[in-house]
Amino acid sequence: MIHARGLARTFRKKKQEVHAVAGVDLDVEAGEIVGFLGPNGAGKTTTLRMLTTLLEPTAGTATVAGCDLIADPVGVRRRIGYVSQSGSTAPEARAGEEVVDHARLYGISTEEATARGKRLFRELDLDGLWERQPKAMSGGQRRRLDIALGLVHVPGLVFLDEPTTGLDPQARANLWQHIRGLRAERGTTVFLTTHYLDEADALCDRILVIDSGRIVAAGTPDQLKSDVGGDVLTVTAEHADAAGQVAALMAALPGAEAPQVDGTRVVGRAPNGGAALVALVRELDAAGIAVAGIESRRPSLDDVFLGLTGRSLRETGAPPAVPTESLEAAR
Ligand SMILES: Nc1ncnc2c1ncn2[C@@H]1O[C@H](COP(=O)(O)OP(=O)(O)OP(=O)(O)O)[C@@H](O)[C@H]1O
Repeated sequence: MIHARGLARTFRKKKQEVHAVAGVDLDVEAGEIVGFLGPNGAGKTTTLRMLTTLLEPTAGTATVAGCDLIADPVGVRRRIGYVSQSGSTAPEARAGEEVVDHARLYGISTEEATARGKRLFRELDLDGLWERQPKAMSGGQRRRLDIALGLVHVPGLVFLDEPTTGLDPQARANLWQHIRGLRAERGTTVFLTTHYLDEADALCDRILVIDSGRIVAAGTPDQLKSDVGGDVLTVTAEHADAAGQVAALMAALPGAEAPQVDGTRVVGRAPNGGAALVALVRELDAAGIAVAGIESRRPSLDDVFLGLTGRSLRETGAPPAVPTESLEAAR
């Protein structure tokens, strides 16, 4: 459904070249839900804008929904849906009218478009807002209207740029359900960017991680997690001056990697976390080190991200999921 080779885009900014996307190869098969993860400025939006014909690549080739990106951009546009980060609703139009007009651009009858639009409004929790102007909606409601616009013509391939940023947990869960439903009922292929690791984990069949304009990892969430190698061990010492000793004991476990110390907290990785934990408790006890907490857990996607990019996605400015009420209050 998407096949890109060496896709690149360089921007010139004050005589300096910014290699926003530096040669990306990617393949997305029909019916897949693929998540594009990366820190701020990694090149996610630039890649999406190239694949949706909004931005010309400086190099590389791609076919999208069966059409050549460079030779047949109109063909690509007819076959895809795109929900941008900034949204595309006209503030003065009536929400329902806009959704119907959008579907009619794709040759869908008014009757059919109204039925699809009303179903989307129900599913995206926009009931009662058909006649409302977007300028009189909350940020979360506008976001869901953007998504209805991107989906109403039932494209075979849909690109969603951070679709759930700013949505409350209930609206996010509804949208995930809707995306899964699209795939189950119509075989829709979905390519989405997200800052939320739980979203990528729960929704995506496959994840591509991009950093500094290059794809640094690709696989199912489970594959990526098992590539991290080992379970994550965390020990919180009662006193910070014992943390070095805890780290030394952790490092001595079979197959362990060098742990990191942060105040009283020591975090490391070792294969077979359960057995490693038991051995570590014995060692700590024998050394007389007082411990406030100890745990072993399976690696998360954040651990994957940290291992690949040296940064935690949580530290790279991922926006928190904001309840709709607070967005409304902030307006
Ligand atoms: N029009 C532009 N002119 C100059 N530089 C740009 C332009 N658009 C993007 N860039 C730069 O290209 C890089 C990639 O930006 P991009 O928006 O693709 O990242 P992103 O991964 O989508 O980030 P975010 O998660 O913040 O949306 C950044 O360094 C950005 O500053």
